[in-house]
Amino acid sequence: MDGIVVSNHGGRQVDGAIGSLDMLPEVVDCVKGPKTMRGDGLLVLFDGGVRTEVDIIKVLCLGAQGVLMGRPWVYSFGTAGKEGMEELIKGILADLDQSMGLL
Ligand SMILES: Cc1cc2nc3c(=O)[nH]c(=O)nc-3n(C[C@H](O)[C@H](O)[C@H](O)COP(=O)(O)O)c2cc1C
Repeated sequence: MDGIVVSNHGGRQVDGAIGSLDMLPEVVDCVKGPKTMRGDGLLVLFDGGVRTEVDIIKVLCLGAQGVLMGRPWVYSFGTAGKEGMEELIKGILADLDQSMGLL
């Protein structure tokens, strides 16, 4: 196994399920993370409710090496197609760059 995804599948199926973010630090502790993306350790990815660059930063600070997004790109694609998805990614990367600079 190369890695795991900490996910509650978007919280869409079981009301009251534990939030992915609430479990992340414990999972990272259990797998002895964090490791680097290129390292040989277990990669920890995260999803569930990631919407902004600040969400991404929080997830990385809590020990994941990367984030995944579900609904945002579906919404972007549904409203504006390929260009909408490109705008979403460009916007998040620009916001991430700015917020990392501010930090
Ligand atoms: C329309 C839709 C269908 C999904 N289907 C599945 C599925 O079949 N199996 C699964 O494990 N997760 C499924 N997911 C959950 C995603 O894999 C992912 O964990 C979730 O969307 C991430 O949260 P976010 O949408 O808040 O970014 C689905 C999500 C959406 C929006």
